[in-house]
Amino acid sequence: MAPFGARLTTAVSVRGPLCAGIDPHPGLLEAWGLPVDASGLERFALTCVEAMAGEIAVLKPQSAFFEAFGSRGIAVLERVVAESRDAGALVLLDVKRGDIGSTMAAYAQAYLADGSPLAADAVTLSPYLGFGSLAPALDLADRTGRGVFVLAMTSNPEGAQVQRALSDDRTIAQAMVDEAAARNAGASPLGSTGLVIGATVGDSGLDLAKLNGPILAPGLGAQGAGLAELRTVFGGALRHVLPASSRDILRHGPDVKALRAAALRVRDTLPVH
Ligand SMILES: O=c1ccn([C@@H]2O[C@H](COP(=O)(O)O)[C@@H](O)[C@H]2O)c(=O)[nH]1
Repeated sequence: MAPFGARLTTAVSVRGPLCAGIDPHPGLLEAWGLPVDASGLERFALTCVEAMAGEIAVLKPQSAFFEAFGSRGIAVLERVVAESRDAGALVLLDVKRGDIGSTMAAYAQAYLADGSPLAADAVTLSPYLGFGSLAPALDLADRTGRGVFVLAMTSNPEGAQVQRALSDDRTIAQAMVDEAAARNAGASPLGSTGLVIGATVGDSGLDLAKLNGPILAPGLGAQGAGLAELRTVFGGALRHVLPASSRDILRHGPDVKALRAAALRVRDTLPVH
């Protein structure tokens, strides 16, 4: 498989930069008239796939909402990953994993190894056991043509306590940017080590000039960010940003056409890369 950074670049050039989340909140299942159980989860998630996987560049299932239903939820997640990819979308599985290196190797096998039932195109990772602890996942992603998005400055206000703290005259978040930039150096058209920087963070103080990798920007819609916030946060780096939105799109279901139209409306307001 070609490297994730190259596959993402192509997907965005064809389908636009939107990353649409599949977050089966219990309240959304109810709003769609579905039971809050594994059968409702399955109907919800596969409706999202039917509506969006043929049009949107990146779909981001939020693993927590599937895990909440145990093994049946995980089985639904496996179908979401496989059927989204079959329909041409890239799948970014939002799992935010992070652990000591030896355990990280097992998470890497689960999400980034060829042939694993939950293998996605990319996953989110948490570096707060140290960026270096993620090496087994970053290395396996490189070997299998997959990608990672490492949390740098998250969209929730509590993140600032850790991520804006100073260490050696730079913020912890900037340290994550610099680590990712080192992994991406020399990659063309784009490296496969991405970052998560919320669209809600305001003046981040981050220097993204050398990142050469994709940026997932959650916070569009339900968390209050719009185009103006994307411009403020990312400036010249906007061309590498995947703005992400979940609830603000999903509330337009369960009608497939209405859901698709909502996703396309959001996508078509975003700056073209
Ligand atoms: O910094 C972060 C990292 C991840 N997320 C995830 O994105 C979606 C946001 O959903 P909305 O409904 O659009 O608010 C959700 O899965 C989060 O876990 C984030 O919000 N911020």
